[in-house]
Amino acid sequence: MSNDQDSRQDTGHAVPAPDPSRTPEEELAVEQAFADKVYRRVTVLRDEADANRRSGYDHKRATVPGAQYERDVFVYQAARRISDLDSQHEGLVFGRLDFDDGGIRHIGRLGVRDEDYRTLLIDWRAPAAAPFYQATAYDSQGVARRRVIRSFGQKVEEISDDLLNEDAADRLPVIGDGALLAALGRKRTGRMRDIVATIQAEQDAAIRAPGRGSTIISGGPGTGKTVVALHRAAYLLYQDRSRYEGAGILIIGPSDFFMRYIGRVLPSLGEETASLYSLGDLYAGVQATRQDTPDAAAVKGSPVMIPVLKHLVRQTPPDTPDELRITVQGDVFTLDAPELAMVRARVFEKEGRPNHAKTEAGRALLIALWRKVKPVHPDLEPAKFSRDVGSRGEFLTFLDAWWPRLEPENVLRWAADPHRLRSAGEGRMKRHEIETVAESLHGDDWSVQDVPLLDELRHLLGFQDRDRGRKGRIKSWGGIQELSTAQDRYYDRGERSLRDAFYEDYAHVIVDEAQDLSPMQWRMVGRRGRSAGWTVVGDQAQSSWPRPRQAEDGRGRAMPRGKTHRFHLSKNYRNSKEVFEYAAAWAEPRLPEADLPEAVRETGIPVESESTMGDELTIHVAALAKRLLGEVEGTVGVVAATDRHSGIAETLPFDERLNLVGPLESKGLEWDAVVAVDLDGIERLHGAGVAYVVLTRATQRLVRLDLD
Ligand SMILES: Nc1ncnc2c1ncn2[C@@H]1O[C@H](COP(=O)(O)OP(=O)(O)OP(=O)(O)O)[C@@H](O)[C@H]1O
Repeated sequence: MSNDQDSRQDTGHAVPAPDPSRTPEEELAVEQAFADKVYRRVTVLRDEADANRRSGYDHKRATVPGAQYERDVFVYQAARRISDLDSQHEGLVFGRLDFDDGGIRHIGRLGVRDEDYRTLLIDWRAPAAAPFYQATAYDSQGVARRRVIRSFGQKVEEISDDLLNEDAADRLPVIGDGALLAALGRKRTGRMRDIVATIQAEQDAAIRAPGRGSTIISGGPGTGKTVVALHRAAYLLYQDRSRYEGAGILIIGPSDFFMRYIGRVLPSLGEETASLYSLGDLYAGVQATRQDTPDAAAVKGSPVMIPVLKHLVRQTPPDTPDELRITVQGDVFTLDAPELAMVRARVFEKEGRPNHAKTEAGRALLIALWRKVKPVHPDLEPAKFSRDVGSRGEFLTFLDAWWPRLEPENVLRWAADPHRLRSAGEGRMKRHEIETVAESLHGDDWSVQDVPLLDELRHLLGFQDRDRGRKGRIKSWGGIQELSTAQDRYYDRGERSLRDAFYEDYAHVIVDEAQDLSPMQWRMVGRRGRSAGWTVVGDQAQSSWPRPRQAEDGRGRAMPRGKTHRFHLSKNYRNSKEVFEYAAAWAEPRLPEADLPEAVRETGIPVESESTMGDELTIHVAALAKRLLGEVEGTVGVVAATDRHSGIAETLPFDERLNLVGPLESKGLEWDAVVAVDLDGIERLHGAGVAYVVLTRATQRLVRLDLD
């Protein structure tokens, strides 16, 4: 038996022995017959799971103690099975390994056994499937031939073989060519696809890294960092389901647009339970998509905001009463504004979080009053005074108004007032920074950069445990934290994320486009994974954050200490060689430390460069977009600074394949053809890193449109 080959994993019993005299059509028929067998078996399993689920529901009516728990476990297992089988229907069987010793393994999107409990299909994440991704001609791991099987629905359409042991050539026919290049050349649809059938060895190593500790995956544009991170989530869920499904996996990406783009990958791998959030969504109740100006973003993301916010929460809330008047035995006693300010400061010496300090505030007011009352009424008992005054309606009404419950949203809006912000930022922020930040907080929506500030304020203000994002929805049973019941989870999939944005006990946190997180964003993300394992993927050269060292420090503080595993991806699978060589030549003088991968695919189509007068820009963009829609089968992206969008949008043709996006929004995305509008302007506004992102989004055609 070759290396870890294990007869229980062999699928040779379900296919005829290899025969070198078979034609390619006959080979296709062999794989089709095998796939049909797997689908038939899946149908039987599905019916069984369905019957189990129904009997599980009947069980619900039982009133025996413990029946509810049993029912849930039962329904949960049956529902999971159905869910897996439904989602895996497309191209269920995608790989086959023929070993030197004659063993055969079929690899698929999930594991399936036949009625005699013999293996029919091995889950791609199982150790037995690893050689499918890791074996090479130099280190064949006992594999003689690797076969990638491409299907459309249940129909096997194409086979692509790779002979790893030349000596097996007379035994094993080799047909088709390059599954990887075929996959890369396919049109883009606006939704990222999974790559289970063509994961490359260096990617596979990162996917299968241990879940605990930190995994850092670096690599230049298009090297598969995002897609690898998503497959890693699926791998972790498979490998330790109770841990990762129980406490959850959080996946963070830069924008809502991006989250929608990657949103189908995990479901297509049969995994629905990871929580996907964009950076603008991590504060429950706010869905920010607007980006601040680079100047405002740089201040709001910097750690200087921590002391500023701490100061802000201690300020006197606006519209609070500035005098307390109380009558005691016919005499009127008052606390005026400066005295009230002193009382407020004293309260904060005892309890820093205002929303936890109301009782303390009441006590401090009574003490301050008592100091005035005592000399006038020396016979009055302090306890009687406190009881009497402290229970009066007028006192309690004052306390409610003077020490209101504060919401992060209200406190952050205070900072729109430059006087308040100046007092909080004194000695920490420069004058122009105060003005820029105050100005950015006018308006009635929130920016992506406001979200970590709201999250920080939530912690500084203090919140009740019941607000901690659980809302009583997640409870624990059988060592697994679950949504209220299994069927809620599998049959009511209306929710986009399974866990509330405030949930903080994730077992694993995956951060994509990590080079862009500001220190304040790292704090927000860090709170959600204090004892989690982490996977961080990014490319420093593509960063839009101006102070990389500060961000690195923020990242170091966010992630718990522990073992770090590092992986580097070296091949660009997105851009054609022509597009990437152009982008790399542009980047080299501007971003000398850029990590430049090797693009694996040539198209023969050079990058085009055109120029236009300012007043003809929109017409020119529209004409280019129209032309490119005719030239590529898939998607076209127009990337332009957002202040040009309204003009451009008016003249662009309407087509579902066409997107108009800002440079920051384009992060992580790709189109078959891209028009980069006024690249120099993008570089001036956002920096070279973002302009480099724009140049590396096209899979086939890139047109630069500059201003004369
Ligand atoms: N092994 C593979 N097989 C097929 N396609 C792949 C493979 N690896 C990557 N790709 C494809 O290459 C493209 C780029 O991948 P991805 O977006 O994950 O790269 P990235 O490193 O995150 O890029 P960037 O940093 O530029 O945003 C995607 O279309 C992805 O599906």
